[in-house]
Amino acid sequence: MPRKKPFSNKQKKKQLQVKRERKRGETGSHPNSRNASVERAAGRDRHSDTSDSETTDLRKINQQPITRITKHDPNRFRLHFEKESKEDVEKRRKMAREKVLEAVAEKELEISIEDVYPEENGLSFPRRPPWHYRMQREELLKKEERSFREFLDSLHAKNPPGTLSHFEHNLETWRQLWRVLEMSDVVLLIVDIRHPVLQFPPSLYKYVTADLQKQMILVLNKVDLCPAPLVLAWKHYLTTLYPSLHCVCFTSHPGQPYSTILQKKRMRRKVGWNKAGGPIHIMRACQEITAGRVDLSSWEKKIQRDAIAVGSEGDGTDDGAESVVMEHQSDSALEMNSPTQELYKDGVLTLGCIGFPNVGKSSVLNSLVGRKVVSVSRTPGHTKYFQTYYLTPTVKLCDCPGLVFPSRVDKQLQVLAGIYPVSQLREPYTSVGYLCERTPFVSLLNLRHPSLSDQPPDVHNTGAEAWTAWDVCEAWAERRGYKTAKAARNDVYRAANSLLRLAMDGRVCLCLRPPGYTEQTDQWESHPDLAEIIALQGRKDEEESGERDEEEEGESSSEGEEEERDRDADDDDDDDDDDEEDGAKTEKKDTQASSITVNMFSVLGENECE
Ligand SMILES: Nc1nc2c(ncn2[C@@H]2O[C@H](COP(=O)(O)OP(=O)(O)OP(=O)(O)O)[C@@H](O)[C@H]2O)c(=O)[nH]1
Repeated sequence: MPRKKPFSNKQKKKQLQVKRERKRGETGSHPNSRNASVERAAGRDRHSDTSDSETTDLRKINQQPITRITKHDPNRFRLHFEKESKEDVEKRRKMAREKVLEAVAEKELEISIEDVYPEENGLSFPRRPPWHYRMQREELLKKEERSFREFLDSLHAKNPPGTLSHFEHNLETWRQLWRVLEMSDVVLLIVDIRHPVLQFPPSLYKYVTADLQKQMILVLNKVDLCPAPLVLAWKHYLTTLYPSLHCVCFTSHPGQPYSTILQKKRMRRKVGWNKAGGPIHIMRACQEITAGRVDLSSWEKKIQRDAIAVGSEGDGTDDGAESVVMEHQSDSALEMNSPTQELYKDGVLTLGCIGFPNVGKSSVLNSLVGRKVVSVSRTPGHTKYFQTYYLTPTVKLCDCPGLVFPSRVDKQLQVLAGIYPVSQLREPYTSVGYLCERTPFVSLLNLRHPSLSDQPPDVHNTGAEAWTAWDVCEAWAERRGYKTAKAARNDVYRAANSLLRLAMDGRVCLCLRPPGYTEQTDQWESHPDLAEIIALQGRKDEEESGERDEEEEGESSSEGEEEERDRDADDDDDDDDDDEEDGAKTEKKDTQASSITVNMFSVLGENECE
């Protein structure tokens, strides 16, 4: 077997530089552009982390733009998280090397909303302070900044250092939320079904439904990544706790099987945005909410047209696509427009898509439209400013940047949930450990313990090996041939990043459960609504999956492998994965949908290293 050629840091650096320059539309080199690892090291001395690598113009955390507001301010719309102390990072690194991983009990996968957002901790979010038209713009900005600082002070007063998870410190992004909430008639809160309570801040629900007196539709997204009984259980849990919610299930990528094997090479194929499961349910929820006050018949017809197009062509395009007009692509969160007090102004229903980074807001929007109108990326924080689109003449959609609300969830889980940009992590190993303690990782990843590295290849794990998170990364680096460029040692950092991205993409699937699920599994497995969820997930039967495998195998190219390596090397650029998917091969052995252990993806094929 030929040894994989390491992808050198120099190559990586060059590639990154080109990408960034292209993104900025600038020419000429930037003396301060550095590769990710150098950036990380330098970043230790800074006061805040940021989602992007070029940080030469980094504003300090909480230091919001005041006077120099320009469209080209590179930090204006970025995710800003509070930097962790060097000691904390070092402590975790040490733990990853030393702590032997122990499988956690199934019961520990249960998580309640109170665990994440305990009421007594005042985990709210920044609100726009009262304002009126006579105020000067500068005056308003100052007031907002003061209010934001007060919000942070009060939050920190109730939550000792180290107890809060990462949350958004960029006031600009909160301003985008305020604008979207002001202009929306109905709020679509989008969450990832694998861990919906992480992304459901009760304070937001209360604000929208009680203070703003608006309706909220909770979109349980990515249901293709979760066993159907668990989808039902989460839906039941959330609607019981929050009765005013309209709850719908959704997937932009139906037909993905639970059990897959990681494709040998990354494939490119067009995502059929008009194949999503769930637009009709969102439309019905809107019909119920508007109760005839908005004419939604054009939306209904559009959905019917899409269904016919998909049915007849398999990859149909929407005849009415040209009717979708981009109305406004704006960075004008600071506009002093009136909060839309009047619902359904001019007979138009405005739907605001909000949610945490990476939950699939842009994908939901594209799926509703039936084609790509906004770009999609697996890098959290991709959407930087809100954008509005007419779905039909009477339905307007508004896509908001992802927002991380303050919570008390484990930071490791935040990383796995895609909330923190993996490429910016200074310590990815404990997140790998968190994942491994909750998944049968050795069999799943087909790992060989590093202590066997000097043994002949036919010597296998005995099952008694003690694994640390570091060992897992080491073994994965070995398995994938990730080597450092200079010494050709196993590139453990890259392996850790690769594992975390597998988790985020749902290829190693960790689904949390609502309280009581373990005892009630039987009830959910035989629930009468199960068939509806399975239909929405669009699961293919074995025969169909097999056919698709062959097609995709045939499409593989050496470019794909290179691409996979590039993405492993760095995902901090705003890559658009709209037209890119892993051509996942279906494992023939179907699994029992409800068991957590069988929802794990077997990510390596037997022949992968051939
Ligand atoms: N399996 C699966 N993946 C999805 C689905 N929807 C979105 N994704 C993936 O999730 C990632 C994030 O999707 P986006 O639509 O960019 O998410 P977003 O919430 O707009 O992200 P931000 O721009 O960070 O706020 C992408 O890699 C998508 O391909 C889905 O229904 N199923």
